[in-house]
Amino acid sequence: MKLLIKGGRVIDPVQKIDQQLDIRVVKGKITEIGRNLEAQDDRVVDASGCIVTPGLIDMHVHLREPGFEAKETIASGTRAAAAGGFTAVACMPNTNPVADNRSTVEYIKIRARETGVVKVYPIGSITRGSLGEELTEIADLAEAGAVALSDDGRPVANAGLMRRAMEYARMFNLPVISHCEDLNLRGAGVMNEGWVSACLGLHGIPAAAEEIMVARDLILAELTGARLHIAHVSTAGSVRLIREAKSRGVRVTAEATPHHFTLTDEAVQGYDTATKVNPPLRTAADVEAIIEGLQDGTIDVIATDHAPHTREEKDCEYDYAPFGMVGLETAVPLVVSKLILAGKLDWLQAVAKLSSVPARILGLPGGSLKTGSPADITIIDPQKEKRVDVNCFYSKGRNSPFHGWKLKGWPVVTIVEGTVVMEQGKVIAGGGEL
Ligand SMILES: NC(=O)N[C@@H](CC(=O)O)C(=O)O
Ligand SMILES: [Zn+2]
Ligand SMILES: [Zn+2]
Repeated sequence: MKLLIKGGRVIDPVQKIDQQLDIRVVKGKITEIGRNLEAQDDRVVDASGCIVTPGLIDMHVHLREPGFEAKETIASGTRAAAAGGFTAVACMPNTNPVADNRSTVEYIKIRARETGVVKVYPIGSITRGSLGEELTEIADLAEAGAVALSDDGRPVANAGLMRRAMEYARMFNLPVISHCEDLNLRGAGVMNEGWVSACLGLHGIPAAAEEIMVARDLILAELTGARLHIAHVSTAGSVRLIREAKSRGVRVTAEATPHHFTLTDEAVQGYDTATKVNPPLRTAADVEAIIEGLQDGTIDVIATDHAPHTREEKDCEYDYAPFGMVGLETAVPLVVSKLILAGKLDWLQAVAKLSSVPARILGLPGGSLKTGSPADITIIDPQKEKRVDVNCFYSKGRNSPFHGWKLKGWPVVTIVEGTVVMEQGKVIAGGGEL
């Protein structure tokens, strides 16, 4: 299969390319990139008016398989990823069983090969069952192909254990992805603690619940020399702490989600349980600080924290709903509309945070359009305008607070190893039960 992607504006942060170029793909690899390439017997993909980027990589998703297949499966979650313009995802280990051992990690990889339409990189847990008591067999997880370690969904409350985890992770050069949350400070909280929570009569989660753990983990990263990655940064204080640690050379990277740079706690006002997420939606000042962090490089990555739940689970009082919202199918238009078209980030910055930087952090092959690299490519139409409709999602999750929003800048083609898996919003990969 040969492809010729013609006439697009090619953005490759690794090669510092931002210009109109054509890309030739042969046998799953990029073989040529240049001006006015001649079509031979290739299938021509017209990318005029569009942005052509390295295949986008989402380093924080919950695919829910094994164990929570009613929320999502590897088949449905990777179709959502393809629809959203992602060619690879790293999946969190809070499945059932938890991905805390070699066989579960291998199972996820096999299921991904059998039923997935994009690349899936499993993340192994830090502690057995993510219970925060005993370290996993980190060497075994690394050998099985885990690309990082995380107890996401829960903090590692014991600082001594987190220190040991970082020491082992360092030996295998694996990043430790930290879900920063002090559960005692969270208490019964269900949303950001502040004026809005007081008005709504809901228990609040203070910014300090996150910041205390960010500070602790930065100190432990400094102590151990391990690579630390802070998941879903939501507060101005966290951004400030990470910026300061980076300035001193601590090996830390950080991510922010589209919902945390787009929404504030005022979105909770209708008690829509789709707005219930951990960490919670914060204030306008926090949103501003997140965007500043994205601009100055304090926040390296944009990741969705795609966290699907069933309708039954979310269809209840705000207090009882599980935390989490889906994100794979709205991330690109939110980045384009809220950051790029809003003049906050340029294309090179945004694309780096969605491809080359997560690839570098996790040690993945993708993230660039260099000749010889696997042909994982995303094409985005920056002018395409569409209303978000959760009923059209490929994800089983319908828990999006963006339902009904009109957004600009949608992915129109997703290519994995030279195969077109999504075109004009339709996932066209075969096989695999949903
Ligand atoms: N983000 C969430 O609100 N929920 C995540 C867990 C997590 O990312 O901490 C989930 O697994 O549902
Ligand atoms: Zn988390
Ligand atoms: Zn998560």
